[in-house]
Amino acid sequence: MLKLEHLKKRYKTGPWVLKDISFEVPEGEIVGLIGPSGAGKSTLIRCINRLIEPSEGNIYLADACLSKLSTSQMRTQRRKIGMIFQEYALVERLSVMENVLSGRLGYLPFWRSFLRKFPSNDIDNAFEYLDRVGLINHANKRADELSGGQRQRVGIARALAQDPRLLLVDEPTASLDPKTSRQIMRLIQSICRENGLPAIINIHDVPLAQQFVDRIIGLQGGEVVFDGKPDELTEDVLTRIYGDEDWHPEPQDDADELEQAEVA
Ligand SMILES: Nc1ncnc2c1ncn2[C@@H]1O[C@H](COP(=O)(O)OP(=O)(O)OP(=O)(O)O)[C@@H](O)[C@H]1O
Repeated sequence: MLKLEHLKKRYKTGPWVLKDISFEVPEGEIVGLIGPSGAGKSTLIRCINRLIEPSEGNIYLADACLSKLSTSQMRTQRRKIGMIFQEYALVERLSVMENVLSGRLGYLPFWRSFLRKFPSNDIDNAFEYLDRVGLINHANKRADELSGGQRQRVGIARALAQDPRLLLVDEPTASLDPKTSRQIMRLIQSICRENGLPAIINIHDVPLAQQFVDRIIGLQGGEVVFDGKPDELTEDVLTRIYGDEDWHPEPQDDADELEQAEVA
C-alpha cells in the first residue's frame, strides 16, 4: 500500500506546484492521474520515488516512510519501485535481455553490477518476464531494433525484474498508436492484477484511462479536484479538471476550427 500524507512541493523558484496532496493506493489498485499540462502530475510521480525531493509531507510504502529515508536508504527502497517511462529509457545498444536484467542492478553487490554478472536465478526470471510480455523470441535483439510498442514491453519486463512493490508509470502510451496503446495498458493492467501491485499512471488520454484503471485522480493547479471511479468522470468533473471545453464536439466543429486556424 502507498500512502501520501500532506505532500507539498515548491521548486526553488516559483509557487507551490503540489498543495497538500493526501491519498492512499491499496494493493492491486491502478490509479490514473489526469490533469492539464502543468497541473503537477510528473512532479507528483517523481516525488513518490524522490527523484524530486518533496518540500513537505510524508510518503509511506508498506512500512517504510520514504520521505524520511537517507539517500542510501532511499536507494534500497527505490529498487522496489518500478518505473515505466514514455520514452522507454532503454539502453539502445544493449540487448533486450540486458535491458531487462538492468532492473536487477539495484540488488547486486557492486562487483557483480560492475561486471554485469547476474545470478542464474535472475536470468531465469528475466526469461519468464520476457515471455510474460510476449518478447521471448526477441531476447538477443538490440533494443534499437524494436518497435515502440515492443520497447515499452521491454520497459515493463525491466520493471517486473525489480520485483516491485509499486509501479509508477509516466505517460506510457504517449508515443504509441491507439491499438498499441490499448495493448500496453491491457498488459500493465493484467500484470498489476496478477501481482497485486498498486500503480499510478500519469496519462493524458482520458478515454484510455477510463477503460483500464480502477480509479482516477484529477489534478488541477497542484490540488486533487477529483478522486473517484472512471465512470464518475462526468462532463462537469472534466470541466473542473481541465476548464471549459465542449467535450463532445461534432467532427465538423474540429474541421472548422482547423480551417479557421489555417486561414489565420
Ligand atoms: N525543475 C523545475 N523547476 C521549476 N519549476 C518546475 C520544474 N519542473 C516543473 N516545474 C513547474 O511545476 C509545475 C508542474 O509541472 P509538471 O511537469 O509536474 O506538470 P504536469 O502536470 O506533469 O505537466 P505535463 O502534463 O505537461 O507533463 C509547472 O508549472 C512547471 O512549470
